[in-house]
Amino acid sequence: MKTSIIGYPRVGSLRELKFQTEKYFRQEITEEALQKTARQIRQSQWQLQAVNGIDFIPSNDFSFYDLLLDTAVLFNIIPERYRNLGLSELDTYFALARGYQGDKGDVKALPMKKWFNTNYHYLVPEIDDQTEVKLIGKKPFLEYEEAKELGIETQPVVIGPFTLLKKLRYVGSQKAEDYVQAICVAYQDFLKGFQSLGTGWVQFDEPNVVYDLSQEDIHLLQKLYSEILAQKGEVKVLVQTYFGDVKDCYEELLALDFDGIGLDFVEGRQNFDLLDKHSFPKDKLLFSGLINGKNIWRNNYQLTLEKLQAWQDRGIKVVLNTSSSLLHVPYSLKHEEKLKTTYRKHFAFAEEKLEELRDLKALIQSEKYVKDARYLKNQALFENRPDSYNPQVRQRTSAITEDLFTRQPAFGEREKIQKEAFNGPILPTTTIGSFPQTQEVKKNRSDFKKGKIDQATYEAFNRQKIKECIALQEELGLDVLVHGEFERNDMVEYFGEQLDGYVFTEKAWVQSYGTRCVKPPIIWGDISRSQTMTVKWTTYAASLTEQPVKGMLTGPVTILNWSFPREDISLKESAYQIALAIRDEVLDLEAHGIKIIQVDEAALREKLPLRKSDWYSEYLDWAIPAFRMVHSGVQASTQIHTHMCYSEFTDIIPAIDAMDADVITFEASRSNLLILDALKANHFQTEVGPGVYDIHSPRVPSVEEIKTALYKMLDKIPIEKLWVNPDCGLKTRGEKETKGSLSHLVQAVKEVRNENKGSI
Ligand SMILES: CN1c2c(nc(N)[nH]c2=O)NC[C@@H]1CNc1ccc(C(=O)N[C@@H](CCC(=O)N[C@@H](CCC(=O)N[C@@H](CCC(=O)O)C(=O)O)C(=O)O)C(=O)O)cc1
Ligand SMILES: N[C@@H](CCS)C(=O)O
Ligand SMILES: [Zn+2]
Repeated sequence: MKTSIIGYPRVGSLRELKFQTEKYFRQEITEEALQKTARQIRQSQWQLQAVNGIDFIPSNDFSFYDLLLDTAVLFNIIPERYRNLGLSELDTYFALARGYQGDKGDVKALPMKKWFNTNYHYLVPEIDDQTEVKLIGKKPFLEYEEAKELGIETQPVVIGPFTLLKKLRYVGSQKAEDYVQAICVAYQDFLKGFQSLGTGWVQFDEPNVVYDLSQEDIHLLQKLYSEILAQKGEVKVLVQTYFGDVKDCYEELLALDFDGIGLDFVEGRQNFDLLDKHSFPKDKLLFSGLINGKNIWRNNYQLTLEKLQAWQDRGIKVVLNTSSSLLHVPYSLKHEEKLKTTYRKHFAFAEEKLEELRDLKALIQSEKYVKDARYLKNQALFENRPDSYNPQVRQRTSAITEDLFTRQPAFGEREKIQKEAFNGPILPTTTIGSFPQTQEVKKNRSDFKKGKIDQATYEAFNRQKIKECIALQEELGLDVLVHGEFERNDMVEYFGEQLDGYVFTEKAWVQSYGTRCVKPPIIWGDISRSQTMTVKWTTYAASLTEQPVKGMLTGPVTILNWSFPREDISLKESAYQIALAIRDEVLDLEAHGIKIIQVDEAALREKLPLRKSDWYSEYLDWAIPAFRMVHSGVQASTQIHTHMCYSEFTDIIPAIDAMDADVITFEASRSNLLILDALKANHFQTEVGPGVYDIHSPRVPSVEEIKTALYKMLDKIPIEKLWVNPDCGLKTRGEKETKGSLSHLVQAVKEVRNENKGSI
């Protein structure tokens, strides 16, 4: 039996690529130096995979920003406005990803969206009538040859034509079907390029086939691949699916001339049934995704070996694979010096997953594997999980009753009470919570964690930052202020570190987008709160000003979705445990005089099942109640805000309204405010603050741009329901651009207020 992985992380095991790329952005290093780091990362990873005996090692899974963007650039899908900047190839690429503002012009970044049900974000390539789709790039070929020079045969990976066509944004008059012919030729040329290099296998990633597919979708899939595969020559082609099952197109995939079919058996449980009910062709390889690519628990060897054995007994040629790219897990446990052995032995990050693949490959070849030490050690893990059960927490969740999900009085009545209590201006301005996490803010935290400074020094620094932040917001003229979140490393990790039941790591970074990474904490056991988590900082900020200060919490669904969840209890049970802990914090903030509390649910949409039929039964039916439970205990006059970013929630608007928050702020600027129509159509009752500018780009928006956005909003949203704010928190921004952008925001609002005096 052979082994394979779909893709490997690429930021570097200690985020070397992140640091070098950010230096390159700041013009501190040359492109050559950046390329050198990239090469070192790729090469050491190929070698690591080779040492672990991986038979199908991917190449072209490396990216400076995002694989979908890479694929678009490979096929010449680059809008004119970026080409016209006249930048180098790499800088044009970064302009697409981050926007560009400088001597050569001023362009916004492409929109960024969540990649399926993960916390990874992709860039949405834009195609117009002028785009001539054709193979122009060399990256996949160069990286293949780079590995070959090390003596390693790799399997080049590219996003497949179906997923590419589905993910593009069509801004001209032409639609997906108009590009099919050109796309087929471009992918044929891609395969021909590898034919001439003598490549064995090429991998086409087609995660879009795990969605509900229409007949037209299936025809498109068939049309694309019957044409492309007709030209594959000697190259073998694997179609790799992930994040779900392929029940809508299983037979069609088998009927196409693929040499390998990659299925996810972790999130696509129905793939087991498909395989049981249908025969699998003897001339194809089944790339069986049994090793979880998205969670960090050790694989259960017994279950995996049983499956593999059963398929092999049926004569299926099986390759053991990961369920998705390993992009979604951290690099290696070897950097975790503080993690206790009791816990650590239960985890497998990317490197340890390579070792699992190696073990399983050896075990399946041995008739007596049940006596093998590797097998026995693995089985022992599933017999005992210490410190994971807390009877008080279980007792509290089992006592949850319906009334805990309902806030009184109803929204309309609360809205009146709150408007009176707040007595603020129309179009109130606010921010999403975090202010720039400058080097000094991070250094303060890092010095404290390393024991270089004591708690008093650490806290004094944060108090000083809060003071400056409040003064800045007052000077700018914002209406609802925040404390700035200087004490937080991350909006989820921070709470994970304070809640009992969590285990956290030191270097277990996972890429979220571009150079930005997160360190998801691990839900090891039952979750509870033993002390207040935010009251000290929020009340300090409130003591410095007469203006309202918004308390800032992360909601239970987001805490769950941005952690590595446990797998021995349901997600619902974990969400309810976290919800009760956050509920206590909300009530404590209220008891300390905080009248506006924001409970961020940035990741609400993340674990929404990819198939619509499962949306409510498997997810929303507990995710929305979990949020409602957090705020149902507050008084009518306490205003509950929530915030969501990068969520395409046009299709779940009724569920968002059912969260029963008083105000929701959300990302909107990169997606052209498309969501406004949906809010109007659904008679959205919650007050809204669609972001008026993109905070993920260093660009400073002009007053005019913000006014244009505001007027677009006022077309669709009653003025008394509209809040004004950036898209998301400002933690990734510099201080100068933050000040510039917010002062333009306030200026724009002043002008719009003046221009609308009559209508208020
Ligand atoms: C809002 N988003 C978030 C998502 N997911 C989260 N879990 N959190 C989010 O906020 N998903 C969607 C969006 C967009 N995604 C992101 C993801 C990541 C960032 C971001 O800014 N990440 C930072 C790292 C943040 C952090 O945890 N910092 C720590 C550690 C800082 C550090 O690197 N320290 C150095 C030493 C520094 C020194 O001594 O000077 C070290 O450890 O080596 C902290 O601040 O303590 C990033 O840089 O990638 C934004 C949006
Ligand atoms: N309050 C958080 C939300 C980010 S989604 C912040 O401002 O960073
Ligand atoms: Zn956000």
